[in-house]
Amino acid sequence: MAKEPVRVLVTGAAGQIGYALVPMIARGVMLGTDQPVILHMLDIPPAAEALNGVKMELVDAAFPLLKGVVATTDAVEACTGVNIAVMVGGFPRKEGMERKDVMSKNVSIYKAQASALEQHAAPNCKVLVVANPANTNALILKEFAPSIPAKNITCLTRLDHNRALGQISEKLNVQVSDVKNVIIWGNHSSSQYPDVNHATVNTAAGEKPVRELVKDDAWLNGEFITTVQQRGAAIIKARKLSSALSAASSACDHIRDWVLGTPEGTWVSMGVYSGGSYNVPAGLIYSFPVTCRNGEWTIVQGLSIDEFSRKKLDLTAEELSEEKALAYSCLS
Ligand SMILES: NC(=O)c1ccc[n+]([C@@H]2O[C@H](COP(=O)([O-])OP(=O)(O)OC[C@H]3O[C@@H](n4cnc5c(N)ncnc54)[C@H](O)[C@@H]3O)[C@@H](O)[C@H]2O)c1
Ligand SMILES: O=C(O)C[C@H](O)C(=O)O
Repeated sequence: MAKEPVRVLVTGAAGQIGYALVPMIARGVMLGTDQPVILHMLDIPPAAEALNGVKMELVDAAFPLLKGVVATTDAVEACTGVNIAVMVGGFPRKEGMERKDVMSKNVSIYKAQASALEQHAAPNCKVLVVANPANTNALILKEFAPSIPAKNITCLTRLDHNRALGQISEKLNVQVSDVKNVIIWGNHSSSQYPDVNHATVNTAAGEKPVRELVKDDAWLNGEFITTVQQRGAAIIKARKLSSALSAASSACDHIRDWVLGTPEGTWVSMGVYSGGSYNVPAGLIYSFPVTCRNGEWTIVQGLSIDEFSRKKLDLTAEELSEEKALAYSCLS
């Protein structure tokens, strides 16, 4: 029997990530090629005509899985009945700007949209915040939508995770699909800590630790980390626009693994509500290694954290605590 359609909200759908993301969702990249979808697309009135253009293109593409399109500038209409919400709408970082610069513009948007989601989304709606500052926008959304369970509100660090996999695969000249279990800790910002201490590569001789294969701790503890941390800025410098196709693809990876599960023996990075694991302060949205089963994520526990890593986990937590305070000061 054919499955019931799932309603997927994309905010900021007339923007550049939206333009890359909605066809992926309509093709089954996010929820599977047997899962019909109804797309809900929200943008602001100045973008209404462009949003309608995206809707026209979705019709023109004749996606077999796409069972309906709602394109609107009304947050209530957009949020009504949605099962999954991908929050991309907001003001993006421009060349030379730090994420803090975009804070005040975005937290007030997330406060308002929290209420629309809380009141009108389907029960158990899963929320992924992409718009920057992603962790703090997600935290604001959580605080102002108290009836949505905290475990349903996440932010995107899968792009950073995938960037780390990509850097290791290039360094070792191996397929990216053979590299796994890197970790992004903390904030989706240049303070994040890309950690390879538990990462492995599938080789002809079995699974080998990344550190053993790379044999260059100076690179792994230096240039590798800064390259991943600064990749967003490097893309902005090259394209004069922030990353879009990789962000859209990673958003699909995030939701797919959350809903359909992570492969056995593999974890991924997700920004989730901290309950204090790894001595990360509770009450932040912080990126951890997680596995997913039955639509629920669980933080991978018990990984060893050396002194070098500990400092980096703490540094990015401090930045998130500061962002949280700044976000509240912007709202007051
Ligand atoms: N977490 C990540 O890995 C990651 C990666 C790339 C980009 N980003 C962030 O994603 C966001 C979107 O990036 P983009 O390149 O698509 O930007 P964009 O400017 O092309 O698109 C943003 C869209 O949001 C719309 N918008 C603005 N305010 C809105 C509101 N209140 N409600 C609904 N829509 C609204 C705009 O009209 C625009 O169409 C930015 O904040 C960017 O920094 C995050
Ligand atoms: O770095 C940015 O501001 C854009 C985005 O968050 C990215 O990581 O590509």
